[in-house]
Amino acid sequence: MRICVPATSANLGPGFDTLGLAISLHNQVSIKPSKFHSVSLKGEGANNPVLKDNNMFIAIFNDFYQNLSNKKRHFRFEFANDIPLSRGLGSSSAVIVSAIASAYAIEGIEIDKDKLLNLALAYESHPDNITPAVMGGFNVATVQDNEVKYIRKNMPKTLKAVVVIPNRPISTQLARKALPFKYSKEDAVFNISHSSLLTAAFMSEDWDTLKLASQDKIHQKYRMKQMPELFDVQKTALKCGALMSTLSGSGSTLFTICLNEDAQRVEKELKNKFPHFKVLTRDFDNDGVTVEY
Ligand SMILES: Nc1ncnc2c1ncn2[C@@H]1O[C@H](COP(=O)(O)OP(=O)(O)O)[C@@H](O)[C@H]1O
Ligand SMILES: N[C@@H](CCOP(=O)(O)O)C(=O)O
Repeated sequence: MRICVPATSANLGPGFDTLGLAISLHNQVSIKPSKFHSVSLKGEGANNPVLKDNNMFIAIFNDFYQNLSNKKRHFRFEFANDIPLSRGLGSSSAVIVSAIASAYAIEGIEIDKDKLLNLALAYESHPDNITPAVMGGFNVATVQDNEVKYIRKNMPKTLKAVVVIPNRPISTQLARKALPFKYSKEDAVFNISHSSLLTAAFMSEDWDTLKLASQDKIHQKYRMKQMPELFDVQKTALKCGALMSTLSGSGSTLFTICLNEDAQRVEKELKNKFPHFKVLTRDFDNDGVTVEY
């Protein structure tokens, strides 16, 4: 059985804890019954011993498996990870969502995606990564009475994501603590209006509005100050014709949307100017988490 889950970029500028979309960059795990518990890791995190011995995926999987099954079984877990850890591409959401989906799938119990999303919410309280990780596409999400309420839309094939991934990780938990405790009414109104306009632009495919609408006053500048080169990455991407360029989640990745015909040029320019960062161009993912038996 194989589970595949996409990376996600949350906030999209002003939509703090609300907006997010899925990118075709995936973690895969294949799980087989086995005589002993064993783990193999390829790709991102492969050199991190903590991921082998104290793996968040296995802890969540076991929580659910023990509740769902009355058998005691051991498994072999084979992870192939393309989502970098703590870079703002939703690696923790990917782990949470795929671990829950795996526990249900290995027991042959069908789980609908809305239920999966609400179970994932217990592990990550902001819904902007878990929603696109489960559903794929562009998502607007909020939480009410412990349930995620969301509206989604497929991302078109005419757009690409160009991501610039620094080699320095940023923990989401710490990056959240670094934000101001209070905001002015002006900043709050600025973000409400821009986030609303950005949502309308995605829903109506008005790509020319993305650049203006993706401005933010709530989190980006506070976080990007920790790595000031990111301002330069953002400026370069926009100057080369990107439709928008924002801090991905809590960073450190800078996420850019381009028309297909501009993506190669933007990627080349970013690679030339920031050779010490990893630059990738990807399609968007409209499937969310998938299970293959
Ligand atoms: N492939 C993985 N396997 C196990 N745990 C993971 C994996 N990817 C991420 N994690 C866990 O999630 C944490 C990173 O989450 P977070 O700081 O929210 O960053 P991100 O922006 O990537 O979601 C890691 O420190 C690790 O505990
Ligand atoms: N809204 C959250 C999003 C965190 O995304 P991640 O990919 O960095 O985990 C925040 O900005 O804290």
